[in-house]
Formats: sequence, C-alpha cells, structure tokens
Amino acid sequence: MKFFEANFDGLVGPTHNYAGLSIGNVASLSNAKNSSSPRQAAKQGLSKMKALHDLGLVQGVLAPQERPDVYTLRRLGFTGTDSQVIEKAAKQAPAVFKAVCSASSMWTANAATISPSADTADGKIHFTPANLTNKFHRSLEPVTTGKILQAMFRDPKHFAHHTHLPDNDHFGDEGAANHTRLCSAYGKQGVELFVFGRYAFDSSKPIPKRYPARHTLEACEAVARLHGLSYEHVVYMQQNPDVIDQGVFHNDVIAVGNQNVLFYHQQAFVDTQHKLAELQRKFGNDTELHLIEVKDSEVTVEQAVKTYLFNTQVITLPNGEMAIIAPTESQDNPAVSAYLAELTQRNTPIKHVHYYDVKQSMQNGGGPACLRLRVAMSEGEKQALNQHVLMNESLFATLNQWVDKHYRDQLSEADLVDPQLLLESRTALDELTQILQLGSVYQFQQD
Ligand SMILES: N=C(N)NCCC[C@H](NC(=O)CCC(=O)O)C(=O)O
Repeated sequence: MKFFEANFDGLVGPTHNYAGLSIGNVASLSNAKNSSSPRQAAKQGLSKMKALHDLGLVQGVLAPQERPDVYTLRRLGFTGTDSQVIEKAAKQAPAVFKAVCSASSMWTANAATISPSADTADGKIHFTPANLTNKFHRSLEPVTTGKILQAMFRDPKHFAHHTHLPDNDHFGDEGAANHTRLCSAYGKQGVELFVFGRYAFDSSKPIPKRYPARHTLEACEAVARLHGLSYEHVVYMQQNPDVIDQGVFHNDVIAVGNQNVLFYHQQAFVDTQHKLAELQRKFGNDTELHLIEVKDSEVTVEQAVKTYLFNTQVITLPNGEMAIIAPTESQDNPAVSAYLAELTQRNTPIKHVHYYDVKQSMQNGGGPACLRLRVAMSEGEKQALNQHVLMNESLFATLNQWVDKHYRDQLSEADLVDPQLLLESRTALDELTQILQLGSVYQFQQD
C-alpha cells in the first residue's frame, strides 16, 4: 500500500493582525502595532499550499477560528450585545481584547500532535489538540481545533481523537512544533522525537532565564501514552534553555526532520550526543539516518531566528528526493542561502530548495513549517478523510475568491473594535464550513 505525508496548512483568518502577544517570539514583539493585511496573508498561505500540491504532495486546508472570541469575553464578565461586549472589553481591558482577536490558529504546527497508524498500538492515526497554555490568546484554540480535526478525520475505524491535556502550565503542550517523526518509510514504524522546554515537576533541572519554556516533558509523555506509542520508539529531548532565551520559542525554529533526515543547529538541544545516540539506536541500522548538524560557524542562532532556516519543511517528492521549503527571508540572507545551496550538493537526500513568500505570517514569527500540520497516512486513510479539505485547482480558485470576497486588505489595531469585523468573520466562516463541508464547528453556528 502507498504511504505518504500529507500537510494540512492553516488558512489565515480574517482578523490576522500584529498585536505583540508572544513574549519570547522576537518577530511578534518587534512587529507589534504594525498594520497587517489579512487578505495578503491568506493568499500567501494558499499559494504555498498550491505550490506543494503542484510538487505532487497531498495538501489539505485547516479552517481558521472565530475571532474576536466574544464567548471568552462573556466568560470574563463582559455583557450586552456582541457589539457592546467588544466595545466594553476594548475599553476596559485592551490587552485581553487584543488576545481574543488573534488569528493565531493559522500556525497549525501548534494545532495538535499526530501519530500515524504505523506507530500506534491500535493501528489508528491518533490526534491530540495542543492546549497551548503558555499564551492566553493561544489557549483559546484547542476546543475548536478538536472539532475541526474531527470534522476532517471523521471515520472512527481509522482515526482516534483525544481531548487536549489538562489546561495547566505543568502540561503545557505546543503540539507538533515540538515533535518530529523519523522513519525509513512513511508506512513503517518510526521513532517519534518529542522535544520539551522544561521539567514541570523537577525544579533542579535547567530552565531558560529570560523567556518561557512553553512545553513540558510531562506533556510529551502524556501524549505518547495516549497515542499508544512503544517506549522503544520514542525519544524525549530537552531544548537548550539558552536558545529559548535567544528567541527559539518552539523547537521547529531550530530543528526539522523528515523520514531519515534530522536537520538541526548545534545548539538546539541539551545532552545532544547522548540523546542522538539513543535516537540512532531506536531508529536502527537498516536505513542510514542523516543527522545534519549546522555549526555556529556556519549559521548563528541569531541568523537562524531571523531567517527561519530551520522553520522549513523538509518534504519527500514523488521521485523520492527531498526538498526544503524555505521562506524568502532565508533566500535574502547571503550566509543562509549559500548554506542551503551547498546543502543540496552534499551526500544527503535533500536535493532541492524552494523559497516562498509568507511574510505576513513571518512577521508574527510563523514560517513555512509553523503553517503546516503533518499527517503520515496511507491511500486508504486518505480516502477515509473529508475529501473537501484537500487542495486541488478548484479548491484553490474557490478559496481565493472566498478571500477576495470577505477579507480586508488592511487591518490596524483600531479596526479590531469595529463590530462589523465580527460579522464579516462569521459570514466568511459560515460560508467556509460549507465549502469544506465541516458542519457546524463554530460556536456561533450553534446559537
Ligand atoms: N513555531 C511554530 N510552530 N509556530 C509559530 C507560532 C507563532 C505564534 N505567534 C503569535 O501568536 C503572535 C501573535 C501576535 O503577536 O499578534 C506564537 O508565538 O505562538
């Protein structure tokens, strides 16, 4: 049977804006208050999805969430009509209001952790939405994420859905951004590499001094248990606290893997040699494992954070060669683009580099890899998922028209309080659920 990896990219929502909400994420803080273009952002994302589809990959779309989130504002004590709730919150608690307007669900690498059927005890694909507890604006995502994933992967014969972990910092879970699966082939049992920022229950272990470590070891272990992974096929590695302090808020800002390739920066992890030896042992020797380490002398952590060299997608093309999908910020940096050009000449499976413009997302700290959620699957599992979320010529045209019809070209902080924006967002999402045939996944559709 044919197995492959599908990518599900987040469709950018109509309220995409720069609010400076993510301490520890350099781009988010430095672009705070700039005005954004939701329309351009959504179109840049759609172009990347279409490009991967055209390269021969299976590409899907993950729907955005409803924002401003008036339900959360009501939970926090704001009352009246929706317009009054928005107006009062914007006036009385502007920081809270900005948070409930974020389109952050676009970064679907943080939507969930997925284990493919080849790795799980019951032979199903397992999904656990990430609780994203570390940032208030992101902690609003998991319930709807779960509903959307269930509307995409409905068939219980193939797909198992778990509730997100307890909403507490001890189980801080940032999903697939901190999870990489290494395997000899997509359909064979792989090694799942979980990367965490800190130990929740052991204060003697190192932690960053400046910025938060969002993800805990205990969250990783819980997800591995829920998914029925075998101990012999799981590796837990701690992120180097010093790189978190330099702006590496997720591991996918400093490492990326695909099949038998792990591409990472020298400073990415704690106890690197020892843990990579465990990875190699669990991976086995039947297929060569390429551990591509980038040295400080080649690319510094600062350059990696600026250019998102590691927030790239390493994908396997239909001919078996691998390509790196990188942001244009990597191309614009001479040291980084030279590194990537040279990498394709080496004796590793990576043979191509493709650059895409996802600037609107990059300015909030979201590169190509942040925008996608990977699901390794078989042809049969693909047949079992909701076919209307899969990218093709016609869906690409429909979604571009949908964006043109509903999205604003410019959005500033002051625009967020416009009650019309909520109406526009709901109208757009209602239509989207029909295009993608998701059913009523949004709360406003149940009222
Ligand atoms: N690395 C991965 N996989 N994802 C990137 C997520 C970026 C997101 N930015 C934001 O949420 C910024 C929102 C704002 O400031 O308006 C975050 O920090 O969680």
